[in-house]
Amino acid sequence: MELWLIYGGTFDPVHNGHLAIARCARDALRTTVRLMPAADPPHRPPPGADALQRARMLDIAIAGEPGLKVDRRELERDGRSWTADTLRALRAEIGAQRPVALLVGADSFLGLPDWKEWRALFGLAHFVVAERPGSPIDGHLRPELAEEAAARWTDGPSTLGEAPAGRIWRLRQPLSNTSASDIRRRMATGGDWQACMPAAVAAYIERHGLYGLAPLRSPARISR
Ligand SMILES: Nc1ncnc2c1ncn2[C@@H]1O[C@H](COP(=O)(O)OP(=O)(O)OP(=O)(O)O)[C@@H](O)[C@H]1O
Ligand SMILES: O=C(O)c1ccc[n+]([C@@H]2O[C@H](COP(=O)([O-])O)[C@@H](O)[C@H]2O)c1
Repeated sequence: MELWLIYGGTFDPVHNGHLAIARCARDALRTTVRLMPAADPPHRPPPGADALQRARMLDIAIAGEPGLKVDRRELERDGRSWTADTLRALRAEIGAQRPVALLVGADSFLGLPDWKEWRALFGLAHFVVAERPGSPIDGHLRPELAEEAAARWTDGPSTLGEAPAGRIWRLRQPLSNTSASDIRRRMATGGDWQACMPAAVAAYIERHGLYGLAPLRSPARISR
């Protein structure tokens, strides 16, 4: 059965690092990657852009690109975007047998023991863990995670399609240093940030004056 691959994130804003791992996972696992913006991320300060804007930036970033989709399921329900709740709702929709995997960066995976009902997540989905600079995995998992993960690592991506959940596969992709917090910092300090994302996403941010930037005026208004 085809693997259902979800890539959750705050995407505040989406950047080239996100797109690189989404593309790499799509190609390695030969399945559609569903980029799923968190409506109300429970574990971090409120995002700089609202949920609809973050989803819209994702639409723009992946427009016309095969094998990438935006999944708005966390925007369509009330309350905080706990991953355990999202995966249970997904299971109710697609059943217990379909292989499901969650794509996360290494920093997210290292923090997994802080997630709500984190051990239960292995009964709901596989994990695909993308390497990320500054977040080494080997020898850096907290003991409870290292123990829970020990028998779950798999070498072959194809094995993810052979079980509904519970395995962990490491995606080794070209590393990218890009982070949304660095982009927001550059915006606040007048640094260069546009090259960190598709030009159409940067144009959306400028047009709407997101992240405290002054909205760009249209040429017609400027000439008046
Ligand atoms: N450059 C990157 N390389 C690998 N994984 C990444 C990269 N950027 C983000 N991720 C992963 O993508 C997921 C969503 O990330 P998120 O939207 O929080 O972006 P971020 O750049 O980490 O943002 P912030 O700096 O605001 O925390 C997380 O699992 C994160 O680990
Ligand atoms: O459910 C949780 O407890 C939980 C805690 C931390 C992160 N997550 C999810 O992990 C994904 C990446 O989070 P972030 O903060 O790096 O964008 C996103 O889908 C979050 O909702 C989920």
